[in-house]
Amino acid sequence: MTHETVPLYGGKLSRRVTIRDLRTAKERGERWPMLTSYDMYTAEIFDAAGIPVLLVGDSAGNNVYAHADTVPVTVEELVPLARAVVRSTSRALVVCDLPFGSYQLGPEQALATSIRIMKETGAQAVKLEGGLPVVESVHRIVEAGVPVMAHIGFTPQSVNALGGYRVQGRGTDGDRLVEAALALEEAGAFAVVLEMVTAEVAAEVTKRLHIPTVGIGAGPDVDAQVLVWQDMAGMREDRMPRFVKQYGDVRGALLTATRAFADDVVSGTFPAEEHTYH
Ligand SMILES: Nc1nc(=O)c2c([nH]1)NC[C@@H]1CN(c3ccc(C(=O)N[C@@H](CCC(=O)O)C(=O)O)cc3)CN21
Ligand SMILES: CC(C)C(=O)C(=O)O
Repeated sequence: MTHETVPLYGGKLSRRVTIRDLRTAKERGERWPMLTSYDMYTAEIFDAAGIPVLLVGDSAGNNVYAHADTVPVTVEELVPLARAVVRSTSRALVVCDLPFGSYQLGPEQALATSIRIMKETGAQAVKLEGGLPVVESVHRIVEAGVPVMAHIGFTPQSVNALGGYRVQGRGTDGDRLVEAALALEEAGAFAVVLEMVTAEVAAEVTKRLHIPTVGIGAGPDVDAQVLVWQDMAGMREDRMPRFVKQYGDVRGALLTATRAFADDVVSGTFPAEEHTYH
């Protein structure tokens, strides 16, 4: 397969994005967008818009399954969502999260879960959270032929240990993050998510790594930016984290359509003649 030198975003790439394309993009100094997706229509839309990487995140916990956080999410819950996203895309590289409890037992479990997710979903990569404690697992998974996206900084699966939704990397914690990022790259990760870390630490990590950094609340000096789609598009209405920018009012649009439909039913305006069989 040829690897044309077209930009990752806005280019004419007509095949699925590969981890090699992401490495090349970093070499060319190209920034790229990433979004979560959990279903067919958002996947189709984001793929058509040219988003090069889609994440079937365990953020499905609080954005699909109505849990408070990502802790209760299972492999069984994530697999069908990832399968739908893969089936609905032809261009995006699809990454599927390893849920809490599906890899923390060690490299054997991490590899077994990764293989299961690759076989059952058709995703092109997996993502897992953590620094030095998961380095050996990342190495094992990558060795088996499964691309791994790492995720450090604020790691939501550890929210109970971290004491809430808190910015990471302040003070000496910054050195720990740089050390973890270097070790994850060395272990073979193809990219690393930096969540809620200071812009200064994120810039330092981005400069030191050869693999792309994907920021979420990590400031501007990273290689890519990811947001949960319901945050990006204005689908939800609770208080947003500081790092979110809403680019739409999908919730408002849906509310308006829903009320118009309901009003028409109540008034007898819908269905009209053109919606009726005789
Ligand atoms: N919809 C959604 N967006 C996300 O970004 C997201 C999820 N869900 N679920 C999984 C994790 C959890 N994340 C979160 C959740 C909450 C805050 C938050 O409340 N942040 C506040 C408070 C920070 C503080 O107390 O210092 C903020 O203003 O940033 C941040 C990240 C990021 N991820
Ligand atoms: C917020 C992103 C990075 C994530 O991990 C998720 O969606 O689960």
